[in-house]
Amino acid sequence: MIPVSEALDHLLDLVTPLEVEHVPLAEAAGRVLAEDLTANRDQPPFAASAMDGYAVNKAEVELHAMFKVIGEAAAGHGFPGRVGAGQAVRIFTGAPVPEGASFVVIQEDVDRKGNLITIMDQPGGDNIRPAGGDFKIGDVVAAPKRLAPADIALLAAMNIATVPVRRKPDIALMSTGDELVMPGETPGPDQIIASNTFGLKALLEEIGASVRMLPIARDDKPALRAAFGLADGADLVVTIGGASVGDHDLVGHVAQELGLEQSFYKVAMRPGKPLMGGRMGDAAMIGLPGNPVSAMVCGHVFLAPVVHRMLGLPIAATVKSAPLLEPLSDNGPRAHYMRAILSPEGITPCPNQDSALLSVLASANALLIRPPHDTARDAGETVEYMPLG
Ligand SMILES: Nc1nc2c(c(=O)[nH]1)N[C@H]1C(S)=C(S)[C@@H](COP(=O)(O)OP(=O)(O)OC[C@H]3O[C@@H](n4cnc5c(N)ncnc54)[C@H](O)[C@@H]3O)O[C@H]1N2
Ligand code: MOO
Repeated sequence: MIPVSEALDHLLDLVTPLEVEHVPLAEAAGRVLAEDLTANRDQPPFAASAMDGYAVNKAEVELHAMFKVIGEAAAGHGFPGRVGAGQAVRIFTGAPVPEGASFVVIQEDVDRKGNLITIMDQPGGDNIRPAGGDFKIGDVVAAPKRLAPADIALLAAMNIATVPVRRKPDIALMSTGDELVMPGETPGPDQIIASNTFGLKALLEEIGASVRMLPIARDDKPALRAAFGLADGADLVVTIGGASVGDHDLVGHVAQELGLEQSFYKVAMRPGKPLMGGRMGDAAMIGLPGNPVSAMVCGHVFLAPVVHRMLGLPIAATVKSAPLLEPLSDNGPRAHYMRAILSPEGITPCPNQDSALLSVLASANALLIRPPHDTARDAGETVEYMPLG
């Protein structure tokens, strides 16, 4: 058994950032920006009115001042002339502020009679957005960055129609086991429903991978060989189950027959001990334990950083700390990733830590991390955790 950090290093060594592809802006949300993008225009490109009102010279603005309205400036249609002394231009939000004007009096502060306006209330600010006030030529959106909706809007405003992003990692997910059927099918008396593939697909897609769910492989060598064949072309093949030491745990054997260069097998963690990793031809291979919570915890602890590496993102340390709300007895030789509830007051481990209990995992919002051989802890002591979701 190797420590978690060593296993993670091995897994990260199996992958590199994927190549860059160019996608239309409308398809770039959630993708990872691969190259810095630079604005080649100012926004706004001209001083623009922030309100509907009248554009005048700031020096002339005072209570009861009167102006003659000489024209109109609307968004998309500026006023071509110049605003002189005692003159105003009717202006609307988003319109270019005409030459000679340096202040927009909002229409609520004005009384208009024909072409004459009088300022009736003391105006506040100038209501002008300066040219380049949002961004200027040369401003950079720095890579790497997962593009959020606001980033997409910013890139659109910068007139960037095509975006360089990392290719999505192609991940083949394979559940193994005679006991498994797909959700919606009718299980036999000794069967259960495959859940891990669905949970892991959701987890991986949420962080930017493209996931292929392979058909469930039965617990025999021909079925497993056939399933590995279907994973052809994937960047990463993830198997679930069949990883332990039982007579029907054949994943490692078959993978090795097919050329797996195993970098490690078994990690000092709970749940997740029978984890394996290696390289199969051009693909990375990660064998997850079958217990549903083990597979999901390994998804958070190992698969997510591997996907981040393929997307060129920093491998962020998501470990935080919080006060413990209940005492804990000493820990064994494996790091324990305990399902836990984080609240504003602190963190409480869930009472039942059996690695088969998806209902407990679904009720948890954090994994409380206990190092190997951690001594007993009192309530109030600070412990580390990984947030979930
Ligand atoms: N003698 C020993 N037995 C076990 C050990 C050990 O060290 N010595 N390790 C235990 C630990 S820890 C784990 S974790 C499990 C992992 O076993 P496998 O990876 O071989 O998983 P399976 O035996 O195939 O399945 C375990 C469990 O999970 C269910 N399962 C499997 N795949 C799915 C799926 N896709 N969706 C839902 N549920 C799934 C399966 O039905 C079993 O109940 O081994 C311990 N044993
Ligand atoms: O490591 Mo197993 O994953 O403890 O249940």
